[in-house]
Amino acid sequence: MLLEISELSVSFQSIYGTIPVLDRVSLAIHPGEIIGIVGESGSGKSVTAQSVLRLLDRNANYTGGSIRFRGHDILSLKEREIQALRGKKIGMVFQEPMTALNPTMRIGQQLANVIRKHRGVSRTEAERLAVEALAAVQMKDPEKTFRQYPYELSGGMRQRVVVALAMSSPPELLIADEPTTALDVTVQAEVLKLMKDLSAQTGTSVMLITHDIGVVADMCDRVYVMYGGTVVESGKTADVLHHSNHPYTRALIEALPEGKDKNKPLKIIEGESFNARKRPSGCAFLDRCPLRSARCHHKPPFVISASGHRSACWEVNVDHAVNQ
Ligand SMILES: Nc1ncnc2c1ncn2[C@@H]1O[C@H](COP(=O)(O)OP(=O)(O)OP(=O)(O)O)[C@@H](O)[C@H]1O
Repeated sequence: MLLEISELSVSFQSIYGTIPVLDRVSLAIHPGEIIGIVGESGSGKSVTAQSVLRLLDRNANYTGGSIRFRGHDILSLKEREIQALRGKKIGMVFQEPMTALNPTMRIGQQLANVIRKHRGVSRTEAERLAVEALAAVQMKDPEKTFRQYPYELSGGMRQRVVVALAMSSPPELLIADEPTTALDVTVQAEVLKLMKDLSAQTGTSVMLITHDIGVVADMCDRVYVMYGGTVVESGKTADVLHHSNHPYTRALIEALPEGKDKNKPLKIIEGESFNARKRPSGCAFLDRCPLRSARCHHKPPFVISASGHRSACWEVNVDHAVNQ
């Protein structure tokens, strides 16, 4: 196992007191695998990803559970040790490419600096590898891009440069948090395909965070559906998308414009979006769920099928139940 998050709980200290935002999140990534984390805004996707690199704000507390990367207990590593993982073993791509780029430095120089740091090669060799990395992310004229500044590139091109930076060691795990949300649709598809191809070539695993279940269908081997700081359903992408159990997963799929049944009208998920300050004691989706019943006031256990398809809903009907 490359990454194993087990029963992770996180809360934030705020003016309203302590707000629990992750409630016993478990998730695993095997080497070479692409997993998706999908859910609407505020469901805890970014907090989960940032926890892996201990990048959460100072007002965050890890209140339970563990994160193991290649067997290392991330939550008890020293700052120096976690810094050694960041970038080199675990790369990151965020929604806004400019957060990762220095606006005043030429692209090639930024890339060469990172390559030197991670691979310990000479400056000339790093520069050669930087041009190679730009070619690998399909820059039409890698030598020209090498000499350009970030402002001279389009959003899609900048995000390709960030992918090149993140993949330069290459890392064992790439965390991509809404990497294409800021890009237009055709460019989105190109950047996602690029990440998928690079993952296949290098064996880098990918944790892809998205609110778009359509992206998951195209990209991911397995998927975790999050709602209200909990994982409500997970499994192989085909199982979760074609045989979804949890009413929230079903609602996400029905809200897709290219949903299975084109004759059905698009649905919106009714009710107010989740508010971490008013977390129900039972199922997080309780207030919005069309299937809710009295027992949903108690936290539903995970039910797990033979293929590893897990769902936390009292209403689902699979092989057997295990306690969460
Ligand atoms: N620094 C912080 N202080 C207090 N609360 C926070 C902080 N960071 C995140 N949260 C809260 O944690 C919850 C989960 O946020 P998170 O960013 O993980 O959601 P998300 O699923 O990634 O959504 P989005 O797509 O909007 O980023 C939200 O309720 C958010 O308000």
